[in-house]
Amino acid sequence: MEDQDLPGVLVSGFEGPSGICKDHVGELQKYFNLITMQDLLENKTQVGPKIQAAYIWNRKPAIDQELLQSLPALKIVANAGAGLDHLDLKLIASFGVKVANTPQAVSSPTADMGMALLLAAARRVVEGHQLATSPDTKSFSTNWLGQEVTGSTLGIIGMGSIGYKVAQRARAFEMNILYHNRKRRKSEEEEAVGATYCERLDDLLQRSDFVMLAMSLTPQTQRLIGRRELRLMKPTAILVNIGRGLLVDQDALVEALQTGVIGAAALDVSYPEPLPRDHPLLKLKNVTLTPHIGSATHQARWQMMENLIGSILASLNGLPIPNEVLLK
Ligand SMILES: O=C(O)[C@H](O)CO
Repeated sequence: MEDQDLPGVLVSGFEGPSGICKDHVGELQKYFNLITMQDLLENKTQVGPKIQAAYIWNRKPAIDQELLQSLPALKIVANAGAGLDHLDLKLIASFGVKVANTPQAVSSPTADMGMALLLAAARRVVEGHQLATSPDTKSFSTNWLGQEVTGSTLGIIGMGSIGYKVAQRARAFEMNILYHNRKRRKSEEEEAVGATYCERLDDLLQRSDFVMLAMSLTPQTQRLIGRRELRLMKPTAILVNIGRGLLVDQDALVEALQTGVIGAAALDVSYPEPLPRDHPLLKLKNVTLTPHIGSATHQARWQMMENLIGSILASLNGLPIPNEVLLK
């Protein structure tokens, strides 16, 4: 088939931070005629009607009313990742367009990242690296201490597939596991990872040595962890966020870290991303920051692409769509 005969799929672009994964372009072009936002902007009337799917990578392109109006043949928005907070699901549905995402591909690598951050913050790995590589060997010391992970208590907020995978990993570290979730898990699932349900978030916060945020961002969870919640945590507690920056009131977090209300934070997410270079979080020794890389493994990213191809092809062929997101 000629490229032009393949279904048109909108992508943000091929280059730069908002482009799709470069290594994936060849594979995607086996199935689709990839049309970039630039192509669309330059030739809306000709190109718009050819686009049958939008391929959302790194939350781009943004799907708004104007874009939806310019894509009369659009059938599906296929989103890489699990989080959907950047998509207006109601608006998209109002155009008769379906949505799919890739939750399975991201849950293990994101849980791995949660444990990596937890361990790094507990054992001060980043500071340790700086000490060990410093030209000044006088500062090389074994005299500074971290927190023991084994036997400590981990409170997981959000026990979806990522939270549950964190619990599976934490069990191998002999941690006591508490969790808080909208819905309690089945007792056999709790038993399999040794997790105890905390109906009250406050209980979990008061009892945990580590608090891991693994829930999605919704109007209900926005700034769930604020000044009050931070004050309930132990002064030695470490907050790990692998969900979304906006789950936490960031100003309150800075204050809590500066004044010893909590011990440390390890964050894969923030708002905005990236943080301005003069942001106070960047200056704190008790903060470990990574640039939203929960799903950034070769394997996960490739699986995300394959899943998206599968969902787009199913939708274009009128078949049940794998990982379709249904409006609640
Ligand atoms: O939503 C997710 O799964 C991640 O943040 C994107 O990789």
